[in-house]
Amino acid sequence: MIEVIKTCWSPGTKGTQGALRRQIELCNQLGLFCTAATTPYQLFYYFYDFAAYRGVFLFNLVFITVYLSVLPLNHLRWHTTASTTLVLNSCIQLFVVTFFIGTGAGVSLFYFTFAFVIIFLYQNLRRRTYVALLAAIGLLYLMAQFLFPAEAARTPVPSPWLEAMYAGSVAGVLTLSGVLLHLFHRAIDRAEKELTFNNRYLEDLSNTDPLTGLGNRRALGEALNREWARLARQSGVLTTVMCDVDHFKRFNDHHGHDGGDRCLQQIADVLRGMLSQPPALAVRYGGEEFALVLPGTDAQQARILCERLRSAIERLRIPNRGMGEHAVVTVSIGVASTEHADLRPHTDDSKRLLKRADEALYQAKANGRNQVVYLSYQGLAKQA
Ligand SMILES: Nc1nc2c(ncn2[C@@H]2O[C@H](COP(=O)(O)OP(=O)(O)OP(=O)(O)O)[C@@H](O)[C@H]2O)c(=O)[nH]1
Repeated sequence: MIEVIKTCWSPGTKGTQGALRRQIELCNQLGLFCTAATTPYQLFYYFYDFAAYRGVFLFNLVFITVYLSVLPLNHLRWHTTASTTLVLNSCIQLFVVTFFIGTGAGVSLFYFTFAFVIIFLYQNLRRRTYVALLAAIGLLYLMAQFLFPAEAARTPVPSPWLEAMYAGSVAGVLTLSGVLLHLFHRAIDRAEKELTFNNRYLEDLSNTDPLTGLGNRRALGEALNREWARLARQSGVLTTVMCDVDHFKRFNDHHGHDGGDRCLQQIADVLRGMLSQPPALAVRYGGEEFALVLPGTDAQQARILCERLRSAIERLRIPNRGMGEHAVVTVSIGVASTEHADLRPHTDDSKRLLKRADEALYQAKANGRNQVVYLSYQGLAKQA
């Protein structure tokens, strides 16, 4: 049943999405709503005294036809024409109906509110144009009130029908006000969602290395500070790792910068594959250097993990012809860990832990590359 009702306001929505779809649906719904709202008045004019109300009845027939014409107009994808037709039709109807039956039945207030709601159909108007349109509709309403007071009506409506019509108009105004409120809410909701989405997108962008898709130095800083603060609060262990591609300059010289970029991407894929679970984090530290943050990973586990990492990269067998016919790309890795119990408040910080991993990396390079060297936060170097 609901599906059948929905098809009534579906003309023109096929193939459209999002804001445009909602805009077309609303336009169709308003056309149908105004037709339905005018119908009881038409029944009254017809059955009560057709001879007296023939003028307003016939005009209303034209207005109803025009309201319904928004369905084919939207179907033809003339969406702006459909919206404009609705606004103009309701404004003219406001004037004509008030001319015939006066302001007592409250119809001018109804069409005034209606025109207000329709303005929402124009999504891309400038603020000044919105204000001008609203002011024009307001002025029209005041003019109708002034020109056609109840006592000057051409074909006045007798009591108690006048009161019934007034109640109908008020019900219509309340319904339209509900629609207006709903539209406001939806617009605010949409703006909020867009803002949240854009903020998240910008934050992701500012934390991501564009070449490899890994985190960047900013993401590393944030993760390190967070994990360090956690370690200072509660028992646990934290490991940082620095990983540097060996003889990458020779690789670049021989395979070109683009080849170098592809090599870095392949290495990043290995890191990503091995550290898929947060809070472990792999970032591109800069150039051909990567860094890892491994919360909850102790020295022993870190050494095993880094050895697997080193050997996985070697097993990629990316040729480094700059270093000889059969040479392949390798990495040197420096590891440093610390525990909650070893921290000295006020003197230690996360940067020192990273520096310690860098010292371990330096030793791995000095010892001949393609190896893992571990340094405890305060202790001596050990080879894995
Ligand atoms: N393709 C590419 N190369 C880069 C990028 N960033 C830095 N490099 C290159 O990485 C190379 C780093 O060279 P070095 O710092 O001398 O180190 P290395 O040749 O790897 O020698 P060791 O680290 O001592 O083994 C330089 O040639 C840089 O141009 C990048 O984003 N893409």
